[in-house]
Amino acid sequence: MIKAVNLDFKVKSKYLLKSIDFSCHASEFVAIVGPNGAGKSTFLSLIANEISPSDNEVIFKDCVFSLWCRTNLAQHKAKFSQSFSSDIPLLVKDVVMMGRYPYFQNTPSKQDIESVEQILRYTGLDQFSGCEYNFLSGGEKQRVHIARVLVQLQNNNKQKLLLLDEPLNNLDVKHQHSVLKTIRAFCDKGNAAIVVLHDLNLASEYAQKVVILDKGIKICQGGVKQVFTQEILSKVYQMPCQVIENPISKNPLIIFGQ
Ligand SMILES: Nc1ncnc2c1ncn2[C@@H]1O[C@H](COP(=O)(O)OP(=O)(O)OP(=O)(O)O)[C@@H](O)[C@H]1O
Repeated sequence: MIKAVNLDFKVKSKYLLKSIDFSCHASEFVAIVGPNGAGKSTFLSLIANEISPSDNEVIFKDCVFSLWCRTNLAQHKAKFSQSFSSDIPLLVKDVVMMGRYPYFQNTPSKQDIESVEQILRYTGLDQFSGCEYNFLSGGEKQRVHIARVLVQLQNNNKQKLLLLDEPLNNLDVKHQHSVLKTIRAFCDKGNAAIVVLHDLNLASEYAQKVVILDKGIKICQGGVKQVFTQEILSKVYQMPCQVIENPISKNPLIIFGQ
């Protein structure tokens, strides 16, 4: 679905990302992990077409980004980034409606309004629909933006791509799992998600593929059992760790500081 070969990104003469090969296929949930400053957000911005690589191009659905029509592209891929504050007193349903901007000119259609109502119910946010966005808690705001990107991709297109940069910030345990299950359900319908995560144990439970970045370089990519090893993680995070088998899921369970 999305492919990049030998991708570089530099600012002035400094490489923030160097020689990254990456691919993500339909139905895959890919976690991007690595220490602070590794280049995860920069990488996500590159494959979201927010910034352009210094060399080579990202190919999304067999076509380079530069050849996509912007409105059409917005109906095939959506990116979640952190919540914002607004000087205008927007309601929650108005913020979620922003996800429908690629679908209407001036006035939302009946279908846009229904899509927003449906996604608010699906994400358990219907109780906040008429509330002022600025008064929500950090975690609630975060969930509103997840609803916004989901509603952006509510259409009949196949193989859609969701990009999420640290979507679990500010969320309690229940909502962390709820968001990850929602992303997984999205992928199970033949779509794909690329998600920057700091919690390696949650990545281990939900992702099919993991990419580890460090200092702008891809250290490894593969299934969770392949990449979540004591040797790789203790070196990348510069912390001693143990990797054991989660007794319930059988996936790697990582314990740092041991
Ligand atoms: N526009 C820029 N100009 C110069 N340096 C930048 C720019 N954007 C990012 N960087 C640097 O690139 C590096 C990678 O940043 P990035 O935000 O991608 O890291 P990250 O892995 O997402 O980190 P974190 O886990 O802390 O969010 C950092 O050292 C950052 O300071």
